[in-house]
Amino acid sequence: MTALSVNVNKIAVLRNSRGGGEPDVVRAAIACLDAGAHGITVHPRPDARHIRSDDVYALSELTRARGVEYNLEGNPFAPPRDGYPGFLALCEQVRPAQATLVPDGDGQLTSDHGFDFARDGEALRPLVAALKALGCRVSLFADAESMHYDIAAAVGADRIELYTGPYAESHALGGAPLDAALSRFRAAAQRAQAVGLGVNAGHDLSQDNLAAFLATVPDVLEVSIGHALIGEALYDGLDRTVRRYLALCQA
Ligand SMILES: CC(=O)[C@@H](O)[C@H](O)COP(=O)(O)O
Ligand SMILES: NCC(=O)COP(=O)(O)O
Repeated sequence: MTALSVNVNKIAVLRNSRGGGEPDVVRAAIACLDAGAHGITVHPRPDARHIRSDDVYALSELTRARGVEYNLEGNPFAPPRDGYPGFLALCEQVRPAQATLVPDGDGQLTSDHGFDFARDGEALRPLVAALKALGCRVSLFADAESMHYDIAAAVGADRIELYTGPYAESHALGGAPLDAALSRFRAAAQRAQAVGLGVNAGHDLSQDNLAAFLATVPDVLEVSIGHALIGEALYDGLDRTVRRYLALCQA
C-alpha cells in the first residue's frame, strides 16, 4: 500500500490572500487525517508565500498528537531570513518524521527539478547526517532521468521522492508520451530500489493520473499531494476527496 500525505500549502495560500486565520491550516489537516490520510506534508518557502513557521510548529503538534507522519519539505541551502529560520533549523525545532530536501529557489513558482546528485552529493552528505541525527527519515527530491541514485544512497538518504511534474504533463497528452513517461518512472524506481533507496513520489499528482502511476511504478511508499487535491476538495469537500485518493492508493 502507498501512504498518502496531504500537502496543505494551498490552504495557507488562500488564508494569506486576506490575512487573518481562515481558512485554518490545522483544521484542514485535521479533516484530512479524520478522512484517513496517513500524514501531512508542508513545504515552507523562505518568502512565506504560504506555510509560515508558526504553521510548521502547529502542524508538528497536531501530527505528533495524532501519531501520524509529518513530512517537512524544503531547500536546505536557502539562507535564513526574517520569519524563516532555515530548513535545518525548522527540522531541529520540530523533528519531523521525514525531511524531504528539495533544490528550489524563491524565484520558482513551484518545485520543478530534483537534485543533480553528481554535483550536489558532497554538499548534501553533512545535511543528511545532521537530519538523521535528529531522528528524521531523509528523502531527496529527484528527477526520473537521474543516473546517480547510487550517490543519493551513498550520502545516507533513506528515500528519494520522484518529481512527478513531467509525468503529469505526459499523462495529459496520453498515448506514446504517457507510455514513455510510465516506462521512465518505472525504470527510475527500479534503479533507486536496486541501490537500497525507498521511493516516494510527488508533484502534480491528481485523481486523474495517480492510478496509472501506481499501477506501473513498483513499490511507491508514499505520495504527497496538495495542489490538485485541495482544488478538487473545493467541489467535493476534503473528506470525500481524501477518501478517493486513499482508494487509489490502496487499489
Ligand atoms: C517538492 C514538491 O513538489 C512540493 O512540495 C511542491 O513543491 C509544493 O510546493 P508549492 O505548494 O509551493 O508549489
Ligand atoms: N512533494 C509534493 C507535494 O507535496 C505536493 O505537490 P503538489 O501536489 O502540490 O504538486
